[in-house]
Amino acid sequence: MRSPKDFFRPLAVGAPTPVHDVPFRPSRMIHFFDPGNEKMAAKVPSIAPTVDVLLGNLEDAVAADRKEAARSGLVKIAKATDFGDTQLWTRINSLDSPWALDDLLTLVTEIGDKLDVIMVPKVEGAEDIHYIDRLLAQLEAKARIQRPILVHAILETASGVANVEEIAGASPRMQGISLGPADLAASRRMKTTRVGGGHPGYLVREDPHAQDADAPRATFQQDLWHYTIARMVDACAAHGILPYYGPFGDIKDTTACEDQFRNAFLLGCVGAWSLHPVQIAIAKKVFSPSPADVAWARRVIEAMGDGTGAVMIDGKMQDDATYKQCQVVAQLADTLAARDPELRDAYTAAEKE
Ligand SMILES: CC(C)(COP(=O)(O)OP(=O)(O)OC[C@H]1O[C@@H](n2cnc3c(N)ncnc32)[C@H](O)[C@@H]1OP(=O)(O)O)[C@@H](O)C(=O)NCCC(=O)NCCSC(=O)C[C@](C)(O)C(=O)O
Ligand SMILES: [Mg+2]
Repeated sequence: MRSPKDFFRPLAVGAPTPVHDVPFRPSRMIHFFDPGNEKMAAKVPSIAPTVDVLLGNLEDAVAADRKEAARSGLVKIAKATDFGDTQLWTRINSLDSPWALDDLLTLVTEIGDKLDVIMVPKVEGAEDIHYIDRLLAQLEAKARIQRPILVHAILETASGVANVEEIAGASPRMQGISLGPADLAASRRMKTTRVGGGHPGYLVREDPHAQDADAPRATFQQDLWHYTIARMVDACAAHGILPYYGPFGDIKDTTACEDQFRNAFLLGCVGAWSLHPVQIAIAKKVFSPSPADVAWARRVIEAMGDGTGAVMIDGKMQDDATYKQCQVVAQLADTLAARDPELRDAYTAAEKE
């Protein structure tokens, strides 16, 4: 365990100084593409301005014989594209795979100055982050990178969930954590074969009716992911990093995708992954607070003055705690409005109503 005094020291001579605070840049959707897939890669320049984060995926969903094509494709795209304000991330292969080391060696030395975040799959505990942390410092020094590359862990093993707090706090590079519901389901031996979302068998049933024991009883589908998302959100918030819902695999079911994303948003997540272009607009809608909610939050903040005491607004009690809740919404709105002029205009119009 490093001494707290050493926590923010670079882990290699010549590596950039670690950040003290994770930059909160809009990341409502992390858009996945396969850099070795020519059709997808061709769409990158037009998709880039429409998303907050573009992620070149090298891990699962890229076939074993396409791994090198994906890696070199990402280098080519990163060098050739001006991403503007859009962040560029990558998901490397897992640390026990034959590709992870070359992924890091190639990407950091070739395009390290363009990469904001490296997503690491199947993180089991703090030791995985410590390994990446030191290696990245060595590679940053070698490539003379000026700002540290941040690290994002996927929560997709039972060990990872058991160790999520220590993962979140393992390094000042930790930017955030995403839920990986497919690998996590397999690791836990859950009996769902879906990528995220609910399951009709996971439910509660209302009690038998007093007058007619044979009458049909309503059932209510429950959220398989509630516990894990809530636990991940707490670990992230406690360590000042950002939680994300991951992928929703039923691309055609845009309604259920929106519901899953919204559950995560309401519980504290800042974004989700888009696997297909149709999911970009869903994430944008869900992870941007509504103009009505923002107008309400600003009203409460204004009425609360210095943020102490208690007042009534429209029959609802407001105090120091609701002031803080409203600040969460208003500050998120400010950050998103600075990037998204349409949203800024919608927030301004709602405040005037
Ligand atoms: C689902 C698939 C196969 C459907 O692909 P498709 O070609 O059948 O779909 P389509 O509707 O016919 O596509 C329409 C057009 O959009 C393009 N397109 C389609 N997708 C994208 C995209 N993402 N970015 C940019 N362009 C895209 C596609 O190439 C096509 O172009 P065209 O009109 O020129 O023919 C395809 O969308 C895809 O491969 N998406 C990415 C999948 C992926 O990255 N999976 C891994 C993340 S989830 C995961 O790993 C789990 C986790 C966390 O680890 C764990 O829970 O354990
Ligand atoms: Mg996975």
